[in-house]
Amino acid sequence: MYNDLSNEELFGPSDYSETSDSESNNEVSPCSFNEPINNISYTTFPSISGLILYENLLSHKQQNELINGIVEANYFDNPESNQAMCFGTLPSFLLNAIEIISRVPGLFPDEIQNREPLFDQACSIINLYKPGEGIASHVDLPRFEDGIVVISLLSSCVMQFKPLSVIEQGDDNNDNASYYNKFKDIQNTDEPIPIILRPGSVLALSGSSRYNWTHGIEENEIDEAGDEKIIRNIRVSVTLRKMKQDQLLLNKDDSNSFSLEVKKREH
Ligand SMILES: O=C(O)CCC(=O)C(=O)O
Ligand SMILES: [Fe+2]
Repeated sequence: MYNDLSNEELFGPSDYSETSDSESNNEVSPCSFNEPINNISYTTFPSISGLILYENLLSHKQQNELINGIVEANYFDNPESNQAMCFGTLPSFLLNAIEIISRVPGLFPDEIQNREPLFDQACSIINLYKPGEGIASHVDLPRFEDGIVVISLLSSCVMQFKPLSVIEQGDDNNDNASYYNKFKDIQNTDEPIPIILRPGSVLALSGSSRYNWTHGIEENEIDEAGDEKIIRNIRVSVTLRKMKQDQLLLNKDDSNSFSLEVKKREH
């Protein structure tokens, strides 16, 4: 799937320039599997409260392990499929990723950060994007708790954040299709805020960024953000979340075994 690409193309350069509309600290020190995580570089966005971008969080080795795990699991053997939802006890490459991300300090406010477990095994999603593919603007389903992360792998893209108006907020319709469809017709005159997601980065959403803003990726082969032009290549993302307790009980079957639903993204 990515044999022709160099390490730099696959995992990104080792240092990045800052984006506008953001506040960034300077220290960059990627974590490794067994070491404590120190001096992590992160960017916050003053207008989008609760959004934190950790660039370079995953080392090349960690990105490689995740990608190899995904490739070897053959989730996307069917060329029509681009979304894999994992249920039950997850494969070790995803558990490793959860373990690493869970150790990042300040990812979420304390009440989220200290919950156990931080992410459910039952609601990991792996998305595959071929060049030009995207995901419609949406707010993640209300059945998931606050505190979501998106890990980006292989290629960069721009994710657009758009604020929701008061009227659109607080709709708790839990049905998948109608929930996502309602964001399609929103006429939003506010300029979207573009955020560059590079390989190895982790985007954390909580509070307002999780509930009051939509996020989506446009169907572009080239993204432009500020002075930067990003030519999209194959991109893979891993979304980690926690299911609300009542939903977990509703969806619980009698085993902990791993199961998988692979399909074409509906939105
Ligand atoms: O692929 C991404 O970067 C975003 C995925 C996403 O928003 C989701 O799975 O809800
Ligand atoms: Fe999402």
